[in-house]
Amino acid sequence: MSTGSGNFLLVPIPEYPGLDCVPNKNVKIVVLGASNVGKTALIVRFLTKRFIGDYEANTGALYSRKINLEGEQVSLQVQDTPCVSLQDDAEGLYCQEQINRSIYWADGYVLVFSITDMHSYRTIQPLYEHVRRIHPSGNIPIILVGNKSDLLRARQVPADEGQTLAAELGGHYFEASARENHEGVQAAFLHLCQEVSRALGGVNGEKRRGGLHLARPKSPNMQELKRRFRQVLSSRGKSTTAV
Ligand SMILES: Nc1nc2c(ncn2[C@@H]2O[C@H](COP(=O)(O)OP(=O)(O)OP(=O)(O)O)[C@@H](O)[C@H]2O)c(=O)[nH]1
Repeated sequence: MSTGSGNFLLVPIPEYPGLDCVPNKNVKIVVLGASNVGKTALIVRFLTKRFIGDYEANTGALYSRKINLEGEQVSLQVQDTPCVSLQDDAEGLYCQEQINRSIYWADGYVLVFSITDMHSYRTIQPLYEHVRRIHPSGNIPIILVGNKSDLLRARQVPADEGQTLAAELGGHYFEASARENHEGVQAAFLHLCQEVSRALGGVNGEKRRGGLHLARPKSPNMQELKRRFRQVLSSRGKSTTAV
């Protein structure tokens, strides 16, 4: 097994060079799931439109891109992770510390199982609960991806089970094939990016409202108070003159 983020031997995905210059929004997503479900394949498909049969078992590469979302340029970071697995009692998860850090860091979550592997599907609920423990409050943008949809004959997880689980977790369900279809993978990732982007604030969202370029509007109430004060003073002056 190789180490570090340079472990991705077959499809090097260069970092986007000018990323530091992208000002307003930074969308951070992490891809999580059991072993061999196609986490790396999905990321590579999304970022390069390519599928390459075999990948180094990864220890957590981080990829950066600039993408256009609803007409707005945002910087996207995608964190690949080592696999998680169920504990013997099937209640908890074996989850490396590195994965916990990624969960803490991210704003959006791609939970992946393989439709040909019921065991990988069963890790999803405990995995989601694990994410919830790390982010106990607020909305968690997630999507659930049933990968390997090209292997229909080997299907172990019916599509409606995926849909039901996604609804329970408050996310959308996508069936995808990293091997055969770029569009499905792209639709799934972009959906999540949009969810995260909205959660971070739209084009006129938090970061821009707080930006340096906007002049702080004067309070209309203060203006009104000053105007009335001047009015009162001048009318007093007039009445004094009249007397
Ligand atoms: N048929 C088919 N095979 C796929 C698909 N996606 C990935 N694979 C294959 O499944 C295997 C595992 O893919 P990876 O992307 O390494 O899976 P992973 O979840 O990152 O695996 P770990 O590194 O063990 O966590 C590889 O042999 C891939 O070629 C798919 O959509 N269809």
